[in-house]
Amino acid sequence: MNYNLNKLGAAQQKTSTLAGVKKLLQLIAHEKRILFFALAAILVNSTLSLLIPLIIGHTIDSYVQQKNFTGVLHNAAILLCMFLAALFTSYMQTTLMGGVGQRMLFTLRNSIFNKLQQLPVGFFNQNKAGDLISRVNNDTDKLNQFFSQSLMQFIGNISIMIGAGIFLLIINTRLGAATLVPAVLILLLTLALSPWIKRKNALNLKSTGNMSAEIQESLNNFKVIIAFNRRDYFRKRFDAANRENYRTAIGSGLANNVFVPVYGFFASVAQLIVLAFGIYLITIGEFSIGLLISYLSYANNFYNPLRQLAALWTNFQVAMAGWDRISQILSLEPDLPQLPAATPETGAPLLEFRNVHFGYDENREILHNISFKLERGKTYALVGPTGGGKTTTASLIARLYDPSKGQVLLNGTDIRTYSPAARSHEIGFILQEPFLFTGTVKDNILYGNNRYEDLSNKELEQVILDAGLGSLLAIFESGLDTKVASGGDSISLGQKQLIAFMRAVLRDPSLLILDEATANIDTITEKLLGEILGKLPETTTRVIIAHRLNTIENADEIFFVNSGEVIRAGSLNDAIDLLLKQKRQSS
Ligand SMILES: Nc1ncnc2c1ncn2[C@@H]1O[C@H](COP(=O)(O)OP(=O)(O)OP(=O)(O)O)[C@@H](O)[C@H]1O
Repeated sequence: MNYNLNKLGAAQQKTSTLAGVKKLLQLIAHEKRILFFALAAILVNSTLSLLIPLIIGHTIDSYVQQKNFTGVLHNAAILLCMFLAALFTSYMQTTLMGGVGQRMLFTLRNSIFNKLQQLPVGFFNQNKAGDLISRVNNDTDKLNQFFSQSLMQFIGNISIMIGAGIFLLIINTRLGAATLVPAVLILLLTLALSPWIKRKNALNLKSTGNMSAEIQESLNNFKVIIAFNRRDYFRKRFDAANRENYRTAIGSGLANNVFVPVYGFFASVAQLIVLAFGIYLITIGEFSIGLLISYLSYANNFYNPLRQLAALWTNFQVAMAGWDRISQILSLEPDLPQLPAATPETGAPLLEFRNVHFGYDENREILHNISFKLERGKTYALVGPTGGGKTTTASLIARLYDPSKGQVLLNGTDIRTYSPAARSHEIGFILQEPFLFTGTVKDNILYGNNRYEDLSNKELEQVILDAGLGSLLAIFESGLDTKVASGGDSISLGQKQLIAFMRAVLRDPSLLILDEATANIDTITEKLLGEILGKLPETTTRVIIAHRLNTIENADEIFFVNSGEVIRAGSLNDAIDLLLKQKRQSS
């Protein structure tokens, strides 16, 4: 399945946006009450802004021209109260919507992170972590900015505009119609340019994601970069990504600001129309000075929000470009579905591959029509040349991927009928490169293991001793409290493998897979691990992938994995013959 977010098909992107918008609305659906109050505050604010010019016009025509200063003071007091009320409603609306934006940001980040947790390994193979981080951090923030700052201003400005437009038409229809002509031109221009603005912003967000991916890759691999003196190479790559980001930022900045001067120009044209046409109407006795002053205020009330709408509209386009990228993740359906639970078959082998085919992408099949059975309590070894398909076979056993054709059965039933929790309880997988979390050895040993999580250090040490793992724990200076920093980088690779080994064994799985799990461990400790493996419960099945053939001496059965085929190799000597034959053929 294609999980590459940057290469999703157009149709998929379209449906994901639609589905995403619905989900976006769901995210703030429970805020109805607050949205209602914020909306009420903005509408009161807009109404006040609309009434103020009317009162000023009335003051000029009724009191100023008659030199009635008591009336002027009276209206000034009313205006002051209205200004205060406008201040209060504006404050209310900002505070309420700020909260809505932050809560939405919180929920959205959680939703994306939860979705990322559900996605299969294939997704992470196809997308760069840096780009995903940028989606979770940067793109969600664009939406937050829109919700907390722009949405209510958007609604407020539109309501002021509509009100001002109505006043303009009511006060004088001909003058009103003439004043509104530039607005129609602006509307048409906005509609024409919006897709271009959104596209420019999408390109900029994408290049920000790429830049973040570049930073993540070089930070993750800094040791290799320093060892191979490749700093210049990564500097150049970052420079290229940064340059692309700069280029797209200029493009989006230009697109985002294109409306501001254009709107300003049309607003000035509207003022000119009001002045020229209004003065003409005064000269023929159809208009008063007070009305013209009110009218100019209404024209301002109409065009000022329109000017602000230019900026808000681009905020909306930026937010929607970000939302497209977020909803691409939210709408992804993991391709590892769980089938309805089935009853395990008694007497069935622990695990079976039935005519399994698999490829990481559709164009290249890695495993071809593989069938084998793993019986309870036996030890199996997978040997074969580098890149032959051993890790891939083990990954399918642990259901990190599903076959493209065929079936994997656990206890006689399709492995897809097991919940992730039940499956990981049955199958323990020690990966080639174990990953540890920042914390202590204890945190890492108990990772994903609820059984012992409430035990004190002493009790856990006893459990470890009982499981025969005491000599492994003794290798760590401060025992369970040994610190693991920087995602495991503070300890050696061999020590990481030992922690991963203890972690897997303490989970007491029915099937334990060790993928090159002892490759970085000294021979004496490796022997110790062999003994521990030998003392596992009789029913535990072990699958060992190893290049060092001495580690698989005691295997009950050896499979030779090469060029997408898994064949029974017979004895260790037969496996060595097969390996030598394969080496001769490939050289
Ligand atoms: N994530 C992946 N995406 C695409 N192709 C992959 C991926 N992982 C492995 N492959 C390809 O699948 C093939 C089998 O790889 P696999 O890791 O299973 O081999 P292996 O026998 O375990 O090798 P090794 O002994 O080096 O660990 C290789 O050709 C490899 O290039």
